Amino acid sequence: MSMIAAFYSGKSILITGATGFMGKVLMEKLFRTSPDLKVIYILVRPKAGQTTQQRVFQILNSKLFEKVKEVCPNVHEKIRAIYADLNQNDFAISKEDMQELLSCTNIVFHCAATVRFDDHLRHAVQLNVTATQQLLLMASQMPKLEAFIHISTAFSNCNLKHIDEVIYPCPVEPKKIIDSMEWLDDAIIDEITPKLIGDRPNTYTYTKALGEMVVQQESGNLNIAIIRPSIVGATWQEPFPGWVDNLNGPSGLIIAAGKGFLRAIRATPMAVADLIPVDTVVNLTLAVGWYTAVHRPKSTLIYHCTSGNLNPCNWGKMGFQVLATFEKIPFERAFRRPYADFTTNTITTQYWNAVSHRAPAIIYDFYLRLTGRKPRMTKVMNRLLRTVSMLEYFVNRSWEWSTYNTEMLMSELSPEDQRVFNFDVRQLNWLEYIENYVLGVKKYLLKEDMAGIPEAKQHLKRLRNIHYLFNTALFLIAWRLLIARSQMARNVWFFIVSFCYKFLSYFRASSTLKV
Ligand SMILES: CCCCCCCCCCCCCCCCCCCCCCCC(=O)SCCNC(=O)CCNC(=O)[C@H](O)C(C)(C)COP(=O)(O)OP(=O)(O)OC[C@H]1O[C@@H](n2cnc3c(N)ncnc32)[C@H](O)[C@@H]1OP(=O)(O)O
Ligand SMILES: NC(=O)C1=CN([C@@H]2O[C@H](COP(=O)(O)OP(=O)(O)OC[C@H]3O[C@@H](n4cnc5c(N)ncnc54)[C@H](OP(=O)(O)O)[C@@H]3O)[C@@H](O)[C@H]2O)C=CC1
Repeated sequence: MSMIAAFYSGKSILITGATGFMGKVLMEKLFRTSPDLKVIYILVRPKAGQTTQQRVFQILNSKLFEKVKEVCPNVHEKIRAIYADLNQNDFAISKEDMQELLSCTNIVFHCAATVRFDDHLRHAVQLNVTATQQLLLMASQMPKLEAFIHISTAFSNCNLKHIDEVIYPCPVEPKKIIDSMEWLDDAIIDEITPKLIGDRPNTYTYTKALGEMVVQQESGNLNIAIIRPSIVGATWQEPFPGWVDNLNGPSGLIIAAGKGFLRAIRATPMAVADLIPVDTVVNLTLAVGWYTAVHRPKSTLIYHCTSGNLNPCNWGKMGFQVLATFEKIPFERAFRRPYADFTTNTITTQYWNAVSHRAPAIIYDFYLRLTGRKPRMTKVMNRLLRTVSMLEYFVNRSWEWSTYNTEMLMSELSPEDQRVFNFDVRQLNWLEYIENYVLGVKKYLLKEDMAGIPEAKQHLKRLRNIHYLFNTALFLIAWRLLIARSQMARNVWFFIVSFCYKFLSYFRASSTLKV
């Protein structure tokens, strides 16, 4: 019997960010392994024209939850969606709901965050710092609370090269930042943002670091742990391989490369690609919840959920395997044939961006105009290149994260728990994982059917022929122009033609003699 699964039975669990990528997988695993849990409270806001109830209904009826329904048929009754907006005071939770949350919650998993790199500092602070502070305040009023698990990121200290499982202070106190966001106007915040984030690349990593400081400062008597995952990718094993539902991390780039939009990137092939499957993060999170509640460590423990030091893979190998998978399982209606060039040189990057990205987009838009349609490819390409430029920071550096606490926890688990809540990334076979990841992107993000693979392959063949034709035509035009303008080019041309003519005459003469 799994001790961790048994621990969650009968418990009331509060999850923030349950509608997000990680939150959904966390809920799924909890219901599947501990169907006897009492209730999962989730803080949800209405979004994209859907009410909170409609959003929950959609999640529970998705492919991800198919197995859950078999083991926990009354899952609908065990999930309690509470209307909440983490940007509002008291999260805009009603008095009755707040009362219930405060009096019943046993465990809190705080996953909600803004993960956008370009978010305005005010918004990023509100969600990643102030909301964390408010949630801790709520937690301190929960008499039955056994553990509070905060999800941070391994990149909260990406300004350092070696990162230990400790909280590193930021120069300006989070409380001062929170206060200043209340009275500073947007223009001044824009001006001071670069100074505040310092050598971090964006507001996301900075505010996640501030969030950790808040957790440390406001922990009081709470039993708290912090988990720092690196780049979270598709599921490795559970509930099935390759599940993914958003474009964050490499997923968007896999689509862009598979559809032939992105053919070169400024990336260091030997840099460590510190990806971690989302189910591995969730298994560690649940194990940490159990350990924190049962063993009550004296201080706040931080757990790195990373792959680089235990089972490293680099971006070169990852890109190669992604491309190899496109050969077997191509995406439908590609713009160009998938191809990947990794370059570390800024000038080469600009060359590739002009020749391989912008020029084909302009040509395609010209074709759309000619055929009476609205041009759109240049706009798409510009947005993609902007996205890629924001991710470049992470694919041109390597970090070392120590994993003592994570390894300690692994050794504390029973063999059964090590199996059911496996977070031993040493067992991950990267080639298999990446292949399933690409397949998952095709199935769950692009919603493409496997039956379309032969047609997709045919389409790629047509693109290859168009590519050869286009290059030959381009070469002939260039050569014709050169001949028209340069005497030397003409001489070279006549030399080649007369050489070929002589060679053919000699060949014909010698074969006639033999007869
Ligand atoms: C030759 C090249 C490739 C060859 C091989 C194949 C690739 C395989 C692997 C090798 C390549 C390298 C992969 C690099 C991945 C590195 C990621 C590192 C991130 C680590 C950070 C830390 C981890 C965390 O803690 S947090 C989680 C990570 N957070 C994110 O990833 C958020 C990033 N996204 C954003 O911040 C925004 O979306 C932003 C700023 C990038 C764009 O914002 P914008 O306002 O322009 O609009 P959006 O509506 O958000 O999107 C616009 C447009 O872009 C598409 N898109 C969004 N995200 C991505 C993405 N990650 N990749 C690609 N495309 C993306 C989105 O769909 C929109 O498309 P439209 O068509 O315009 O609708
Ligand atoms: N994905 C990754 O690569 C990594 C993620 N992390 C961390 O993991 C955690 C989960 O990330 P992930 O699941 O990928 O992120 P998602 O963007 O998929 O999910 C974010 C969640 O936060 C919720 N949320 C955002 N704003 C509000 C708000 N104002 N009120 C209520 N809920 C809100 C979202 O709700 P809604 O659906 O309504 O928008 C969503 O449920 C985050 O803390 C992130 O920092 C750490 C390392 C890597």
